[in-house]
Amino acid sequence: MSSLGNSTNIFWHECPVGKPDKQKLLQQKGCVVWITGLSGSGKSTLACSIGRELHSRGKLSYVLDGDNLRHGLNKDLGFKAEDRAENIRRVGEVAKLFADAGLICIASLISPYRRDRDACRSLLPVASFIEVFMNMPLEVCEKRDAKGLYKLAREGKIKGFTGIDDPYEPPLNCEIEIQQHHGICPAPNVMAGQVVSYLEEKGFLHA
Ligand SMILES: Nc1ncnc2c1ncn2[C@@H]1O[C@H](COP(=O)(O)OS(=O)(=O)O)[C@@H](OP(=O)(O)O)[C@H]1O
Ligand SMILES: Nc1ncnc2c1ncn2[C@@H]1O[C@H](COP(=O)(O)OP(=O)(O)O)[C@@H](O)[C@H]1O
Repeated sequence: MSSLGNSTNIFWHECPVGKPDKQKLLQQKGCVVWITGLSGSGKSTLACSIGRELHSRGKLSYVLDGDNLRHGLNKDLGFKAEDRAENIRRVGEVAKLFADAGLICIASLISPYRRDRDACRSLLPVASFIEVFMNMPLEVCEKRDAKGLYKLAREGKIKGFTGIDDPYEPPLNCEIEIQQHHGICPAPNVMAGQVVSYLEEKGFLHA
C-alpha cells in the first residue's frame, strides 16, 4: 500500500542563502514557464527555443520535458488520469525548486487537466507561474504525427491518447497563447520571442 502523503514529525530547515541571494548572483528572477498543449503541438520545440534564446542572453534556464522525465523521475507512471495528476504534481514540485534556485524553469508537458495545472500554479508566488497554451488544432498535431502515435491511437493500438479518446482541457486564463495566423504556425524563434518578451516585460530577466 502507498505511503504517499504520510510523513509526520517533519520540520522545515531554513538555509542562510535564500532565493534573493541566488537571484542577485544570477541577475534574474526565478519563475516557471509552464507549456501545455496536445502531443505534437510544439511544446518541446518551443521549450528548447526559449532555452536557447535565454542562454544567448546570459540567462540560466532548465527544461523539464514530460517525455524526458518519463524516462527517469516519472518512469513508474502511465497515462490514466491519476498517473497524469501525479506526473504533473511531481514536475510542479521540481519546477518550484528550480525557481527557488533562481532559474527560469521551462516545463513542457501535455498537462491535460486544468486542476493539475492550477495546483502547480498555487505552489509558486503570484505572477511567477507563466502558463503558455500551445493552441494548435488537433488536425495540425495529428498531421505532424512526429512519433506516429496518433496513427496508433486512431488504429486503437494506443488507448487513452490525449485528444483522441482522452480529454484535454484548454486553459481559461493563461498568460500567453500561441496560435496559428492565417493557418500558419509561427516559427519556433518567433514563438520563443513572444515568451522571452513577456519575461523581459515582467522583469524576470533582471535581479
Ligand atoms: N496515452 C497518451 N496520451 C498522451 N501522450 C502519450 C500517451 N502515450 C504516450 N504518450 C507520449 O507521452 C508524452 C506525454 O507525456 P506527458 O508527461 O507530457 O503527459 S501528461 O502531461 O502526463 O499528460 C507525449 O509526448 P509529447 O508528444 O511530447 O506531448 C507522447 O509522446
Ligand atoms: N512552430 C513550428 N512550426 C512548424 N513545425 C513545428 C513547430 N513547432 C514544432 N514543429 C514540429 O512539430 C512536431 C512536434 O513538435 P514537438 O515540439 O515535438 O511537440 P510536442 O512536444 O508538443 O509533442 C515536430 O516535428 C516539430 O518539428
